[in-house]
Amino acid sequence: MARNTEDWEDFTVRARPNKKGTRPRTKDRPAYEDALIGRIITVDRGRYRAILDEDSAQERIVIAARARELRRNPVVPGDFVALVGDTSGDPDTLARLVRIENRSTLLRRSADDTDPVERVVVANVDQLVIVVAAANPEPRTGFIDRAIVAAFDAGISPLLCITKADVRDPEPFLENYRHLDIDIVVSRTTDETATGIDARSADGLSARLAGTPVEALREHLASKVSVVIGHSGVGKSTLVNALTGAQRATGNVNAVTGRGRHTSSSALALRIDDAPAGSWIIDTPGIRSFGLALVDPENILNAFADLVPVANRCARGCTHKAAEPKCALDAWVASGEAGTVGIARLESYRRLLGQDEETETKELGSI
Ligand SMILES: Nc1nc2c(ncn2[C@@H]2O[C@H](COP(=O)(O)OP(=O)(O)OP(=O)(O)O)[C@@H](O)[C@H]2O)c(=O)[nH]1
Ligand SMILES: [Zn+2]
Repeated sequence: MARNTEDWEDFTVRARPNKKGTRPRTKDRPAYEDALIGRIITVDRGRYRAILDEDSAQERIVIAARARELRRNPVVPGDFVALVGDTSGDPDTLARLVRIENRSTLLRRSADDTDPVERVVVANVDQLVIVVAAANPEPRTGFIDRAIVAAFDAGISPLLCITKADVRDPEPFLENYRHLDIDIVVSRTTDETATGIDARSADGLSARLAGTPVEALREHLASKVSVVIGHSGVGKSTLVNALTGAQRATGNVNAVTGRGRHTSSSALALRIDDAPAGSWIIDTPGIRSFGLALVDPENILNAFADLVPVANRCARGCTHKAAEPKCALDAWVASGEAGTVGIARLESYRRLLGQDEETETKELGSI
């Protein structure tokens, strides 16, 4: 029997997201054929800012409210969403966000290692930029390792960025990561007379960053969507400003919030200056670490790529924890093959496995 239009309307209103996925089946949403697809750049108190017709003359920012049928599905920066209603972007207009498009990646975290509640951080990012300072604040392998695990689990490439190399030589610390297949950028300030990039940090203090590392970073970010995380004070906003400052200064749509400083706790996507279309960086205030309650233990090991070949020598079912009597990782250390770096890497790995909870708590407590 053919449905009449009224039935369709009714069916659409009652449509519930498919349990198997966040996206309703195609036949449940014929009413949204005219929807426009936009990229979410920030979320603030139930209002979603999306960029529409990106990189065209019609490019505009649209503010949207979520439709009820999205239920509690989180919408995050980086998401592509379907918008209906008033999508003009004119002042005081509000579009309706009716659908989240399929995501290529989803970066999630739990608040801590035992909390199974998932928090979605960002969607569709290609790269996770982990920012730590060489000193002030002290760099911590725990933070980096957790971030690498979270990235690995989400299918996102990690990139390590060490700042403040002018304060302390980061190479001894970087020993832990130099042998891995992970890109590393070392940033520093330069003196007043040298060529550098003036980048005012959020606290108003100005750091003149050496140009070469910033340019190297810009190249790593080209044509990708990256998300940047780091503790307070590491120089994250100084770097982000160096990469996106011109866009803000020229009043381009990247100055989306209309605020001098991005004070909300929500992540914010910014377009990178002097980079190809589609190069975005998502700044994440407030994300200081990643609980790993949602991560498969197998993926914790996989994120320690240097330990995988050794762990492959273990008997089937070995958990690789310190209590395992015959873990090949212990033999590797005992034989001297691991070296000091190997010992540190095994300790880092086992900390994340939850072996040494007291140390882990101390470490988390001090960040
Ligand atoms: N010596 C030195 N100082 C730097 C460098 N990068 C940033 N700073 C300074 O470090 C301080 C903190 O930088 P921010 O960019 O505000 O740090 P943040 O990580 O964004 O910190 P929050 O805003 O608290 O999240 C500022 O005074 C910067 O000028 C660097 O490479 N070397
Ligand atoms: Zn083992």
